[in-house]
Amino acid sequence: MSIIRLRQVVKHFAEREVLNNISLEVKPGEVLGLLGHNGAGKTTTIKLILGLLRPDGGEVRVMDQDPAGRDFRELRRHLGFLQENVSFYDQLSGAEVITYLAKLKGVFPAQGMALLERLGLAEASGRRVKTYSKGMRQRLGLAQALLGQPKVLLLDEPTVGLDPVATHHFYQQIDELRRQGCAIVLCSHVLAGVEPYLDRVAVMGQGKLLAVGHLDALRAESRLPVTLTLQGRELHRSLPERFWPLVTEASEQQLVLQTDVAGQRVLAEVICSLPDIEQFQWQQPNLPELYQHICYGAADANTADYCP
Ligand SMILES: Nc1ncnc2c1ncn2[C@@H]1O[C@H](COP(=O)(O)OP(=O)(O)OP(=O)(O)O)[C@@H](O)[C@H]1O
Repeated sequence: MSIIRLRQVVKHFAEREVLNNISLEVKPGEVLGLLGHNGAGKTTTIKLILGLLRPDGGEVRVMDQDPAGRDFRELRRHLGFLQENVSFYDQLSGAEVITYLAKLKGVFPAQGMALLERLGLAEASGRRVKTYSKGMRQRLGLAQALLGQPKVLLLDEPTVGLDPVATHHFYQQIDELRRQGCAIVLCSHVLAGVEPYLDRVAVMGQGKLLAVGHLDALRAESRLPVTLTLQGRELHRSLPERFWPLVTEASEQQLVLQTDVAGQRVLAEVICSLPDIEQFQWQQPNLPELYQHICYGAADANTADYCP
């Protein structure tokens, strides 16, 4: 059963329609990557889920309730939110910040301290936040988002400015929350490396939902090329004739074949047909390529800079 449900949601700011007929669902223990260009409508969608905005049309339900309805305070105890460019009272220590925020959320301060410990901030908890690095601030931001063990976690650009190790550590935490059954919506422009942590993606463009689904399903729909690179001496000499239309490169040491995702099973047959393969590499379209394809179709790579 879905914990977040948006049905045919429409949102206007003044005369301008910024969300057009958005329908989305997220289940417990699922991470949905909400992707899209600047101004696509991701933050507006998150604000609707948080109940900070009301839809002009359609319906938003979180745990079967209206997040902007009369009982919003009770519901918000179950929501965690890490916004882009999180900022705190810089003169306070990490411990003071988390204690203050825990009290605001009606949570025992000890839970806040335990979160600082879990996120590796215990030692720095007595230091003023203004002395924290970007990564430490993000971890403090995640700690506040996790106060009260939320059932729904909304993350808006959570890894901007984090180094690769800090980003990896951050996603490990997200993985653990997913295993605990938390429903997570993650907005990010940083697509490289995020793929293993997403169960499904929703791609928005100009307020519309361009695609939603499991990555493998979106890959298959895209019909983007899959490349098989084989290494071995003179492999091309023993390649059965029926596979030759797939060959894009053949040399003494290397054979490269390409097909689309939907037809990639044939590449397994290629591997079985060749006895002397020393190494092989099977390359599927990655998330940035898939995103590019969904947003900009077959247009050339330069159009990726185009933000409607
Ligand atoms: N309070 C507001 N008043 C008027 N227009 C707004 C308001 N908030 C957002 N918008 C407009 O709504 C559209 C969607 O904005 P939103 O912040 O949801 O996009 P986004 O996908 O989160 O973008 P980004 O990746 O840049 O954060 C944009 O055109 C933005 O200018």
